[in-house]
Formats: sequence, structure tokens, C-alpha cells
Amino acid sequence: MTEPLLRVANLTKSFAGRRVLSGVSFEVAPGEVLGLVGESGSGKSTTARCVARLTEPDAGQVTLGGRDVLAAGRRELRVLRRDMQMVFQDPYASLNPRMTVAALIEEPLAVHGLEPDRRLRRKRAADLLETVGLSAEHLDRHPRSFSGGQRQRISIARALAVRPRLLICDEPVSSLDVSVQAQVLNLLRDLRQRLDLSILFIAHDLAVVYYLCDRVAVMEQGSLVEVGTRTEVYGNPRHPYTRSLLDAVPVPDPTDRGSHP
Ligand SMILES: Nc1ncnc2c1ncn2[C@@H]1O[C@H](COP(=O)(O)OP(=O)(O)OP(=O)(O)O)[C@@H](O)[C@H]1O
Repeated sequence: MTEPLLRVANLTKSFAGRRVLSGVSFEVAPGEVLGLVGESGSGKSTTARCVARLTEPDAGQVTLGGRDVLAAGRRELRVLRRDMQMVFQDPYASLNPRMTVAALIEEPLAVHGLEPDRRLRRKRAADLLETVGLSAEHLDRHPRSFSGGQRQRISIARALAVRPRLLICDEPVSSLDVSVQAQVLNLLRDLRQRLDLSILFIAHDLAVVYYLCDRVAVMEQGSLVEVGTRTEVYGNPRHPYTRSLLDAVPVPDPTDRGSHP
């Protein structure tokens, strides 16, 4: 089996004495999309934040490409974070409204010292906008002149600027209208293939996860209760919690589709 890109083992976290994560373990292979599903409050965002070390877990291991994320010092953590970029739920909150699109996309390049030449940085920002389905003409505009879906495309361009190997997407389409959700999901699906990206994709919407993910991990009250391929989990859920999640919403019949989205 291929070496996983991301390996998470026994992640544990409490806030103010209340256990929020209890021994969470999973892996993401190179080029794989793993969906993390579960009800609100089950611990999905905390898991993502612990993986990127935006929240310090109490215990557990996280390795990215075999490198220990939780033991990394400041400099090494910066390098590791370049390889795992996050896309958040709310593109209205995550993009600084005072910055132009060019500045927003160029900022991570400057932070990581990746493209010192100003002209080349701008060229890269223009290319990235086209990669996410926008146009270089948008470079000098501010986030306020874009719709929610366009802003999420800008967030994705910003995340891709440093050429990460892993995208951690925390509910990236749940603040968008349904028709726009489909466009952003298509973009992620396309990017994953074109750039050979791995994605940890967090969502409470099971249909969205079914559409995009190869494997699915189901989280209940801070524990993973089931991990399997999309077809296994949706077609033959083993855990009662997974069954109750699936019963609550209409999800496409997995036997209707091929094995790959
Ligand atoms: N910084 C924090 N301080 C205290 N409690 C927190 C903190 N962050 C998260 N929690 C609590 O941890 C639990 C898990 O939250 P988390 O956001 O990880 O769940 P989630 O599955 O992502 O839910 P949602 O879909 O609503 O974001 C919740 O009860 C939440 O209130």
C-alpha cells in the first residue's frame, strides 16, 4: 500500500475539562479525498484545526509526508503548513476586505518566500485566478465585488498559491446556494485530478461528501465510528449512527454509480 500523505493517530482534545476528541485516527493517501462527516458539534472542525496545529491537541500523532507535525518547531511547522492549506466555510470572513484579490493570492507566496519577483508573483496570481475559473481582470478588485461562490474560488486560489499537497476544506460549500455549491464542488473535483491533490473534506451534508470523496470517516461525539470507501459507508453502513445520518437525508444510491466520482 502507498505510504499515506497524512496520518492522524489517537488525537485527543478537551476544552475546559470537556472531552471533544477521543482517540481520532485516520489516514489520507496521496491524491485521495477523505470526507469527514458528522453532526454539528461532533468534533470535525477541531480535528481539522488540530491537524494543522491551529489548535494544540492534548495527545496523539499527526504526520504529513512522514514528518511529525506536532513535534515541529516554528520553522519546520511553517514548511509543513505550506504543504497543508486550509479553506474555510465562510469566504466573507476569511478574506481580508481591505486587500485586493492580487494581494490576497500573493500574500502566502511572500510569506513563504516563494516568488520574490513582483511581476512573477502577479503573473502567478493571474494564472491561479484562471485555474479556479475567474479571470486575470479581477486581480485589482476587492472581495466585496464578488459573490459567495466567487469568493470561495478566490480562497481556493489563495490556498493553492503555495502548491500544497493537502487541502483541508472545512465546510467549504455550506454557506453557498445549492447551485453554486455544485460549481465549487466541480472545481475541487477538477483541481484534485489536475494537481493530484489530497483533500480532507469536512461537511455535514452527506450528498456533498458522496459526490466528492473516495472514502468517508463518520464522527460521533468526538470519535470516529466508521471509516470506509464511499460505496461501503453509503451502501452498507455498519454503525447505527451512520445509518441514522443516512436515514435523515436523501443520498444518491451508491449502486447507481461507478466506483469513482
Ligand atoms: N475553542 C473552543 N473552546 C471551547 N469549546 C470548543 C472550542 N472549539 C470547539 N469547541 C467545542 O467542541 C465541540 C466540537 O466542535 P467542532 O466545531 O469541532 O464540531 P463540528 O463537528 O465541526 O461542528 P460544526 O459543524 O457545528 O462546526 C463543540 O461542542 C464545541 O462547542
